[in-house]
Amino acid sequence: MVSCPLTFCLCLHVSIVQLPSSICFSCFITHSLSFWLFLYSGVVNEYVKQVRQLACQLLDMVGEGLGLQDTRVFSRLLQDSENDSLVRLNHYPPWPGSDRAGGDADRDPAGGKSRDKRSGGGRIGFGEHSDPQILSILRSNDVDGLQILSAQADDGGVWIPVPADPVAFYVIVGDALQAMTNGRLVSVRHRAMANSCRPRTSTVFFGAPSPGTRITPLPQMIKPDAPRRYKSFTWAEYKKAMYSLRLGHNRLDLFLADPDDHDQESGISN
Ligand SMILES: O=C(O)CCC(=O)C(=O)O
Ligand SMILES: [Fe+2]
Repeated sequence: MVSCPLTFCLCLHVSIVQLPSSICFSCFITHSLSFWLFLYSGVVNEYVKQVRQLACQLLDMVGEGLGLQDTRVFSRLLQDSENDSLVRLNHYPPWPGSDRAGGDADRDPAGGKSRDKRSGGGRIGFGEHSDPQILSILRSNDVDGLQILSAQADDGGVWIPVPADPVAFYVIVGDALQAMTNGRLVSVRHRAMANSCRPRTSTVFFGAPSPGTRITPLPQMIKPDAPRRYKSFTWAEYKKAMYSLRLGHNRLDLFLADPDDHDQESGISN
């Protein structure tokens, strides 16, 4: 068995309450890291505040772009005092030889047919997945590693490397936004590869609604040529389904609407 090249992955709950009282250690964390967080809690709080604001502005632009009357319908969910947003710090130490073919990237993590023959192999740091939340804002150091899966073709898609830019924010649509827009916006499948000689670090803000928020396609997104694609579910129900599945599974498939189910209520509520 090969050990995972992701050395640490730390999740912080970042609802409106401030650090350090809101810290939720959902993953293994060393004492030095918790001390570091305590020391820098002011900086972390400020970062979270700013990045949440950025996410909200982007979501308002999405609302505008979709022609919604209530353009703040998505961003309000991130501003709810009970919102379930997270920040995750990922660290991938160098993994010599990870740019050689024949690494674990040549295997499909979900156990199906291999779709990675054109990725050049390599060592996976964070396996293929889509982010479950509404919107993710990712920032990394200058070490490459992020890859996105091109739109599903018959051959299962192609992995496209996204060059690292330490002064850029990467915006990733999450499953919840895909459901609310009835599939108009698609949550991209992505993964992170280990670099052969330099460590990669990434910090991701995941904007999520409160656990009780009902996620359902907006009525404006349902049209004769775009029938309802998803059932209505709460964020808590979605998380429960997520934890029961493997990382690489397409969880939204569990919530596909029945073709003749026209009378489910639409619209987000909490
Ligand atoms: O580290 C990266 O570039 C990707 C991390 C990621 O996808 C995640 O934390 O959900
Ligand atoms: Fe992700």
